[in-house]
Amino acid sequence: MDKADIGVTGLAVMGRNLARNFAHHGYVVAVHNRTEERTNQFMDDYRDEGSFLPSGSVQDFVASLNRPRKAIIMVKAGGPTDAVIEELAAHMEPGDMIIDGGNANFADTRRREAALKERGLLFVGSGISGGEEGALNGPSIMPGGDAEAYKTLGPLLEDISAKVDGTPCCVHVGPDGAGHFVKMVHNGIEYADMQLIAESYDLLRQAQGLAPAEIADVFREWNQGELESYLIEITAEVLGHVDAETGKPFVDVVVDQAEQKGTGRWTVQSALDLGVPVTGIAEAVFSRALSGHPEQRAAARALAGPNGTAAHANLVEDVRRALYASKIVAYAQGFDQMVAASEEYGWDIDLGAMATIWRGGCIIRARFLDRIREAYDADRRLPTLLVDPTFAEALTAAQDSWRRVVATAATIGVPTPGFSSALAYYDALRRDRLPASLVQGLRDFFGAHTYRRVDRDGSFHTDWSADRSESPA
Ligand SMILES: NC(=O)C1=CN([C@@H]2O[C@H](COP(=O)(O)OP(=O)(O)OC[C@H]3O[C@@H](n4cnc5c(N)ncnc54)[C@H](OP(=O)(O)O)[C@@H]3O)[C@@H](O)[C@H]2O)C=CC1
Ligand SMILES: O=C(CO)[C@H](O)[C@H](O)COP(=O)(O)O
Repeated sequence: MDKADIGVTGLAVMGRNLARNFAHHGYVVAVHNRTEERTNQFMDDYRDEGSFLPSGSVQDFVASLNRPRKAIIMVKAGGPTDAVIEELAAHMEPGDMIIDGGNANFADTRRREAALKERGLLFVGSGISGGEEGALNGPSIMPGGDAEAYKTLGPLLEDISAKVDGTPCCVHVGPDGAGHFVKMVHNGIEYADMQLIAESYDLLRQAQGLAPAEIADVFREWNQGELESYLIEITAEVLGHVDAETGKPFVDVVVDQAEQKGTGRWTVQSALDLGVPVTGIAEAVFSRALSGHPEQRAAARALAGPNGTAAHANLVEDVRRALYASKIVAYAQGFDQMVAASEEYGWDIDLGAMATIWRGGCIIRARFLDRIREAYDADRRLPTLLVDPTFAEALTAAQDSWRRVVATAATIGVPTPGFSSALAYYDALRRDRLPASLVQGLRDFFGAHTYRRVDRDGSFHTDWSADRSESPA
């Protein structure tokens, strides 16, 4: 048989489905896994689906690839990825390509890209989203790295990616770590979106007294309108599911402690460094963290506060509108973070293109992303998505509902950090004057940190401990 067009090493959930996807598109695919049994199992299960070249060693795997070699790594992020890169690089030649499709930290990707460049190898850090089903039938792909590498690699990735209106959900994002950065923000938004969905469910159950199956129907209906998205669709599925063993709603037999692998946390860490307020993502990360402290929660259970239901007319429609408004805020913040990183690292990320490639294949795919794409098509330098006329109108329409939902939740003691922080962000952003002026005054008082004045240029300090005279700093 000919040599392979592309190779995949790491044949767990993502890698094996990606390899099959390439094969389904007519490519000859080299496959390898650290533990050879997994490669053998892969061949037993899928050999009839296409042309695969299995290898038991990294050396044979590399040797089975056509030049310039293209090897995709789909293994655990961190140390394992470094180990596999080192093994591959040892057998590769200048011009060959290593593609990391795992959820790597973008800082690692920048380091790896620079190191491999010195050895004449091209390194592509690529976000791949869509889980098991997406990897097999068409994921959203976010490749970064050298534009030259994309010329050779891009057509293959575009071929296997999801398509929306005939457009591939794959585009070259930018140099070095840009692809993994964008995937990280995608996951951060995924966290925020799921948190808002979870708060909506909680309110409908606690405040309105609806059963999970009834809430599933509400989500099914919501999925027909502006909230239409994969996450809303699968929320209806999960809420409607009944545990076969107990006959109880599935959500009632699952331990209420949300886990995380790290991409949401990385998003917030990066946002802190960049100075971008991604409050929706941060609240989602912290809500998962809070849920994971059962002893603290048990100790606090007897604390005072209402745990009641609410007489709230049209709560279901109010929650739908609050969810949409809060979702707009969460996405606006995520896009702001991409703008800041693009400037900081010189990536020149095309925001409209990011919205385009997230329309299909990935976990946050949604009708809504078409509107984001249109917003950036209309104005590439939009200061915030919130001021795009379509979104500004949606936020106006949601106003009263959004405020009623947050007020009701606070009154009856249902925590809605996502809804509340989104509304607070919205109100802060539109304020003429913020109390930050007082913060500046306090900083100058205790630490002579200086402040700027509204009426003239320069920095100033007031001599707080003496005659309170002001002098230029
Ligand atoms: N699962 C998902 O839905 C998604 C996952 N991702 C990312 O894709 C990547 C793959 O994910 P997934 O398929 O879930 O697999 P896992 O993250 O569970 O990783 C398992 C794979 O990593 C290999 N591996 C682990 N340690 C090493 C090592 N030191 N050297 C060589 N290989 C090693 C395993 O080999 P062995 O069989 O020998 O143990 C196995 O092939 C991850 O980075 C993940 O974050 C991205 C999007 C979605
Ligand atoms: O990358 C993904 C989808 O795009 C994964 O599903 C994501 O890593 C899940 O993250 P976590 O386990 O932290 O919730």
